[in-house]
Amino acid sequence: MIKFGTGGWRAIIGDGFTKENIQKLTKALAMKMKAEGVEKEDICIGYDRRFLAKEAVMWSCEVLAAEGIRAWFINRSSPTPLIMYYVMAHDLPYGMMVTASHNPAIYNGIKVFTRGGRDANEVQTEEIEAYIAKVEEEIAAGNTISTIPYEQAVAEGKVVEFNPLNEYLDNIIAAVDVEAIKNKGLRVALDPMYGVSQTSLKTLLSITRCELEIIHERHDTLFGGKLPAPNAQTLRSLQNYVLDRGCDIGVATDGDADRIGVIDDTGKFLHPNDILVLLYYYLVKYKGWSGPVVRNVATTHMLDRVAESFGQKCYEVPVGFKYISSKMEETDAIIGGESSGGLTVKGHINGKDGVYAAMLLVEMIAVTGKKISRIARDIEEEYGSIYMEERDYKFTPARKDEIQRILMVDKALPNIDEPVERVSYMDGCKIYFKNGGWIIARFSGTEPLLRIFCEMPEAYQAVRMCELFEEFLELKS
Ligand SMILES: O=P(O)(O)OC[C@H]1O[C@H](O)[C@H](O)[C@@H](O)[C@@H]1O
Repeated sequence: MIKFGTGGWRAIIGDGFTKENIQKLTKALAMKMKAEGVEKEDICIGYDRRFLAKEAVMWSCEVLAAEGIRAWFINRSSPTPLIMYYVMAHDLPYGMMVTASHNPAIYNGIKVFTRGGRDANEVQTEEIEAYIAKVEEEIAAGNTISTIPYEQAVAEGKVVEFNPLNEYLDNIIAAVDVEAIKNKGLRVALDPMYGVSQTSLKTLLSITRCELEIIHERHDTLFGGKLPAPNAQTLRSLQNYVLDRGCDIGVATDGDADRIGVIDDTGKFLHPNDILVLLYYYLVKYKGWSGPVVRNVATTHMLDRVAESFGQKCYEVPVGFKYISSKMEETDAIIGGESSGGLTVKGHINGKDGVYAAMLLVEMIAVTGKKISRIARDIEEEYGSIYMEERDYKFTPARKDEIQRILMVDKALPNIDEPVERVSYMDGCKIYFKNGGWIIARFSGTEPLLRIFCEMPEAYQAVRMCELFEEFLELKS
């Protein structure tokens, strides 16, 4: 069964991610485009460096060609934000990206983008799922999905191979203060995690005259045996590199380059929460921007504190960048992001972009003339600190139902000695404490995991609160 989650459809290669399912999903999208009368407006498709990603795009193109929908096929492995940018800039009704983002190497998947280069929202993905059900009925009735062989489709102009990378890069160059960066001779270490950011970031960092050191650059569909998700564990080599070479910053991007991970000048891993706080602070305090900020339910409330000090609001949305970008639009927010490592800034694309975020951080170092660790200390001195504990748990299907019932149906809570302000069920179960802390338990929409995140004034309080939930839900990490 093809089911869309927080960030598109993802499945294990050879299990759910098969030629048949890719064709079904494409046919369903083609039916949706026809029903909406946008089939003559074309579609843009890209892929990342995962196993079978390019082939998957070609299989999609064969279906689209047979449906009479022209596909603009970015025929080089590319960052997801490039496809989002192209869909937005050329006002296309849809875009598709073959990627499983930060998932393990055995996964692949498809993200669908709608007009404006936005992640397809739930209404859209439910519609695609409904069309998939229709396609399956037709197949069950003995019909097959029509295709035109790839080479023929290209020869007939039904598929156009192209590479709009320069256009995307020029857009970023126009948005960042290139001159300020050029004069600083910054030293940057880059870890694309075997994924797709190396060409874009290498170009941007060279144009801005940064000294560049790159690791994990080659194409490895197994991602060096690691998860292509930038976190404290996966960025150990980058950390050593930054320290050894005395870099100003170490930047890592996930498999499809929409998420960012950062190592500061002291070799410290910066949590995506810290990156968001730093950039919001920078945009307002140093660039003179003004406006609210948007975060998801599992992202630091330090943003609320900083926003309040600027006389602004911080808006909360469920997990999923589609919610972030639509709230940003609604509230005219200047930055929005998630603790999972995705962010975007007003005026850029309507989705997260690790490449752009990296350049903005490099700009921040150049414009402020301060090291990242120094700016982080300034923020801590002004706003204090809070601690976030994050835990993930595997579960059996039966346990999932049980946990879902306890939290979301019975709405039971453990015995908590911390005074509670309110409980929200916007996405999973989130308890807000009177001391400003909070805890959330929610099922991931991208991996078979239950996530528990807790933020408290002190680390021991967050750890204790997570343990309380573990006992209550009988979880084993
Ligand atoms: O916690 P999850 O549901 O797995 O989501 C974690 C992240 O996954 C993907 O990257 C989505 O694009 C993000 O919007 C989301 O924050």
